[in-house]
Amino acid sequence: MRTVHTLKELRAMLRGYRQQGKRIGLVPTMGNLHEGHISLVRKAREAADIVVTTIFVNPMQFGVSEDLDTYPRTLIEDQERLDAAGSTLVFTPSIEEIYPEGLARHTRVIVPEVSEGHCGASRPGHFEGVATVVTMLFNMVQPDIAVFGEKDYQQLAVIRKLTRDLMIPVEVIGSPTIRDDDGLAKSSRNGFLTEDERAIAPIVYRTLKNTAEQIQNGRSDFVALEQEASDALSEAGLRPDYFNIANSLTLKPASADDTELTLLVAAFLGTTRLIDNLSITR
Ligand SMILES: Nc1ncnc2c1ncn2[C@@H]1O[C@H](COP(=O)(O)OP(=O)(O)OP(=O)(O)O)[C@@H](O)[C@H]1O
Ligand SMILES: CC(C)(CO)[C@@H](O)C(=O)[O-]
Ligand code: BAL
Repeated sequence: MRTVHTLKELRAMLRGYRQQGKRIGLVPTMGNLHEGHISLVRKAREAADIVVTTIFVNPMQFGVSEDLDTYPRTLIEDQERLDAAGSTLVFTPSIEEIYPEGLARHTRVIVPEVSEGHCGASRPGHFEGVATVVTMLFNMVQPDIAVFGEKDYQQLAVIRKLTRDLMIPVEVIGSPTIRDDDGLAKSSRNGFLTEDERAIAPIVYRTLKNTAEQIQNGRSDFVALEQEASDALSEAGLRPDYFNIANSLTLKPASADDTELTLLVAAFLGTTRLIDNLSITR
């Protein structure tokens, strides 16, 4: 497995693979890799001959008071895990390589509607940053397929829409959320949790499942259900950012006759912001 830092090196490597007729898969990440990321690499391996994993902590998607500076950076361990999982190439550019004229002067990609609400409401500019860097990664790697986790459900919806709207010839593949045995979705930010917080954290997924069960049992008073779920999280010691029941496709608030629903949650545990979601058909 090779690691490259510049677009020039990346393009030189990819040119060779393309000439050999290889199918190229892309797995964008911010590093500090865990089994969730590795599952994306494995999925990409199934659908492509060559897997390019990118590791870039993208400053454009972080708000001013967010954890850009403390975001865990573990390149050596990440390289070992990627090699073992069958990644062919790691692209880990510097900030200057991606934003040579600085963030303020860089062209941005804005994805309307699905970017609004949920994390889009709590993290202004976040999805603009994600959409911009993912569009650039698509242009830099020009993959046949790209794999993203369903754990970041709204992000996946944003990426599907920008790919369609900008007619980018990439097949976007969603991959299921990998969890610890107690249900907590794996996330790089779980490493920030204290032992006590880690013991409480599974309540997030339990609350999603409990709410989903009540919907499956016939409840459609979604606003009340959202409030009850938020209260359950607060009682357990979290600070809910949102608990929303949405139409799975539009991500707008669910109406009583919607059949495909997604429950989305974000909550702070101490200073760590956890997100998760659960989709159901009724
Ligand atoms: N538990 C998981 N299962 C499946 N995919 C995941 C999981 N966690 C992250 N991913 C996916 O991995 C890709 C890279 O995500 P990222 O590097 O932000 O990891 P993360 O663990 O979600 O970190 P963060 O703590 O920043 O949310 C995204 O497509 C994301 O959806
Ligand atoms: C898709 C992504 C790599 C873009 O920076 C990031 O948002 C992430 O890790 O989910
Ligand atoms: N996994 C989403 C990246 C972020 O929180 O910025």
